[in-house]
Amino acid sequence: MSRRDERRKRIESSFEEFRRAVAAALGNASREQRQLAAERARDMVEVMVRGQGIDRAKEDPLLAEALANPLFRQQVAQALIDRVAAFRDWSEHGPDALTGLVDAVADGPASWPHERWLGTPGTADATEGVPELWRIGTGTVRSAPEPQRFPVAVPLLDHAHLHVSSTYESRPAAEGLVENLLLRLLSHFQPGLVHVHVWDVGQLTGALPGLYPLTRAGLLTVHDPARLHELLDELSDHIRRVHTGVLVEGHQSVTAAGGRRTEPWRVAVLFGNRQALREEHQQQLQRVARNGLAAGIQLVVVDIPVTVNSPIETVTIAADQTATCTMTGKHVTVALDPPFPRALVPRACAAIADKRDERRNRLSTFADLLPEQLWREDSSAGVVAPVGFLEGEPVHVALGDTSPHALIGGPSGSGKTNFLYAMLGSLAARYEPDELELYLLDFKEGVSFAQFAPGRKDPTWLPHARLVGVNVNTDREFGVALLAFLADEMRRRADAAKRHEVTKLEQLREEDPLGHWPRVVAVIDEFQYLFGERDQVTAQATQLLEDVARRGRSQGIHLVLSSQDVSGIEGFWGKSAIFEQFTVRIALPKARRVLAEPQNDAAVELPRWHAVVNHESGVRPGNEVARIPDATAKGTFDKLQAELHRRRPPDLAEPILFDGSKVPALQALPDFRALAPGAGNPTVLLGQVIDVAGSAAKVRFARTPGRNIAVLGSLAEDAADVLAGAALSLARQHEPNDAQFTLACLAEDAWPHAEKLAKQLRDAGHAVDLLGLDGIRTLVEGVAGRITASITGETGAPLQPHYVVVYAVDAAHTLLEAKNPTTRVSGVDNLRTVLKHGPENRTHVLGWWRGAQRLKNTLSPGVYDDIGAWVAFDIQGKELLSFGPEQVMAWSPRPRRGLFFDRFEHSRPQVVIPFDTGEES
Ligand SMILES: Nc1ncnc2c1ncn2[C@@H]1O[C@H](COP(=O)(O)OP(=O)(O)OP(=O)(O)O)[C@@H](O)[C@H]1O
Repeated sequence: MSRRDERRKRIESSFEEFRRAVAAALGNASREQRQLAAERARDMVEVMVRGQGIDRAKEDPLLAEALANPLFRQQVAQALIDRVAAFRDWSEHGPDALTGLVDAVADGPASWPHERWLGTPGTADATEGVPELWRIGTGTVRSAPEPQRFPVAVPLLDHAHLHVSSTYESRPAAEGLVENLLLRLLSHFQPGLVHVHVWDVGQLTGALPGLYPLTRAGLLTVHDPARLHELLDELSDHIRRVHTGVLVEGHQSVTAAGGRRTEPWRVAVLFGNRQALREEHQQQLQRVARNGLAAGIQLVVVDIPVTVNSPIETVTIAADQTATCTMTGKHVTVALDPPFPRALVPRACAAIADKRDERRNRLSTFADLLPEQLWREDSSAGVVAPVGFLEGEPVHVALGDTSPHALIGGPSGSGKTNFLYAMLGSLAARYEPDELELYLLDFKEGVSFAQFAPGRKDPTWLPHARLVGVNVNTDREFGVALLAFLADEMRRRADAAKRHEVTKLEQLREEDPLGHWPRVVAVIDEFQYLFGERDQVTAQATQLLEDVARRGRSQGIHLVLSSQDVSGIEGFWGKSAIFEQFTVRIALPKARRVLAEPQNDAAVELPRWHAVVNHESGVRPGNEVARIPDATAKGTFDKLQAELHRRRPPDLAEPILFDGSKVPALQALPDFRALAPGAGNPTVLLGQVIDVAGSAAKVRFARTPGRNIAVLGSLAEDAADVLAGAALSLARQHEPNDAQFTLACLAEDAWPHAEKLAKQLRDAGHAVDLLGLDGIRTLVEGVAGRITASITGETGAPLQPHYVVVYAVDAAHTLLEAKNPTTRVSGVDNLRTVLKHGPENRTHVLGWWRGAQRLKNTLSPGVYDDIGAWVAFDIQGKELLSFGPEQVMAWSPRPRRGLFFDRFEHSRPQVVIPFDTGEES
């Protein structure tokens, strides 16, 4: 080997060595680098897997390959273990809990498979509650380790609107979803409770063809694609009507407190094409969405971009037919239920339509007005009850803060009384007497309200009735008394509200839950009588009516006035302050002026036994026509009353009955029964005043001047009844022999009365002197003498109470005018002494004079103070002016009614009815 070769070899080998060394060095570095890279990759994989979830990561095509690499086995395994742990709670309980939940709040057709109900019309009337959720399909949680399935349901009706978005490919699925939901709704409730409106931007017919049989029963309305505004207008009108009519303030929706619907639900389905609606439609839709739920309007909007400011549930259906919804969130995939079988759907709808027609054609009766269970409703916010039916559906009357008072009109025989019976029965069946009190006044000649009070033939009475007034047509004062009572009650409530720092009855009831604050409904039939004359009564009634009508609303006091006489109403059209409060108008056939004429003439064409019920002061859009069932026939109201009477609380008092044709019995009067000896100055009862409590006209016999009583009038009977009532009430306040009674009868026709009274007083244990014309002179001389002796102090002891009852005082005038030859004092002088000084000495005269002038003749000229109280019968008002205030001028006498005035107590006179003092026992 040459040296050159050798050198080359050496060089080469040293290069080799170098290469090896370099290679060795390089190899180390790259191993380290590979290791580092592998670690880094595992970290990154972990971050990615944890970040998007192992389930998604495995489905991700980019990651899937990497995850298969054994290098990452441990990370994948750990992620899977962690996922199972994380989902354990959900996997063990979640799907079952959801299934249970849906079962609980969505029973029946709301969630069951269609085999169990499709084709059978529903029976639910919403009183037992409304399903909160409605099934749309089956859900799975995509990321869960084992894909468990659970039902998915969405809130509808009163809770939320529904918005469905689909793609071109999934639009049929959207339509299937909507149809299924509608069938669930329609089949759950009794036919008629759900009305469907369909609008499809693209087609007049075609959307939801399976539901078409519903059209003939009026349960489905298909709207013209070009006329969306008409549908939206209709819905807006409906919302407005419901708000003014049925939603008495505080009711959250169109359900009465017992849950029964007062309005059907209206489901409006709008199919769009993914393009925005015109601006004005969009705005109108937003308004309907905002206010619709409470008025029973449910929107189902498909493929229309909307933003609404109210609860709305969204279902989004992807092109691959899977869906997500806001109810379950983005992690749940919903497989929508397939559409119900094509053939069954129209058949089911036909069955619903038939059932609906059957209901509609059924002649609804009084019994149909009544709730299934009596006395379940709460009147805090108002009272509402059906009064009749329109095509089988109930039509309601509501009285509350927003519709406070009702006006009913219709000519004679048109059925007003029957309407009142229907309304009162329907109300009384729903609200217990603690929730609703009735004051019932009937000015009609006849006794149509007598039914409500206990009678001889029918001893039952309506437990809600606190007052029943019949035959009051001549006693218009009774109407005033009722209004005054209501005004007082209104003030009492306002005071209580003020104390609790609230303004309305509803709030007062909340603040004072134990208080007795029922709604008060006062009915005045033929109320025009009340305003029939230009007199004091009309003036008072007008003023009180205005007060109650204006301020009663917030205190839960409601007036229902009915009239056959148009003039009775016409007289008030000018008084807008009163009549604008009567927002509820009820017009029976041919009623005039009750509705807002001339625009609203609906009553003209009304068939027999129908009524227009209008909660909007009678303007046309508020009209609801109802057929009113017969509520006065035997077996209707009377039967209900018997049942309510049976259920009445045991301590409930009978209603006060004011019957203008009856004479009040003294012995039965609470004011008389309450009298007893030894209670201070005696009280004299002169008759019954016309008030709500049926109280007595009272005069107190204090020992002060003027405490004598005069009765003025030509008829012995009237006068004798007043004197007898007075004497017997005095007798009741004295022990036997404690007081002295002297009866002087100076007119022939009064003798039977005087003798009867004498006997009654003796029967009560009292000493009675009964004398005639021949004894009068001695009597007055004797009494005057005793009184004078007492005044001058000749007799030490105070005198015993002495009541001198004189029938026809004026008959003795000539006789008494003669003077005593020795003393030169006349009998008239003596009588004047008795009248003047008697009361201070416990001697009181109760006398009957047969005319005002005759009374004046007895008294000292121009000085009438000694008669402090009087009752006048057939004496014209102007003749009484000397004895009372100028209001007496208005008095026009009528049979068996007296005008009573007590100078000490009254600012104005009162009308009294003399008592029947009964037979002598
Ligand atoms: N809805 C109805 N269905 C059947 N019969 C009815 C109905 N409404 C009223 N009637 C009958 O018609 C008659 C007159 O009715 P109602 O007494 O209620 O009328 P009204 O307007 O009060 O008349 P009036 O003022 O003359 O008393 C009664 O015999 C009543 O039974």
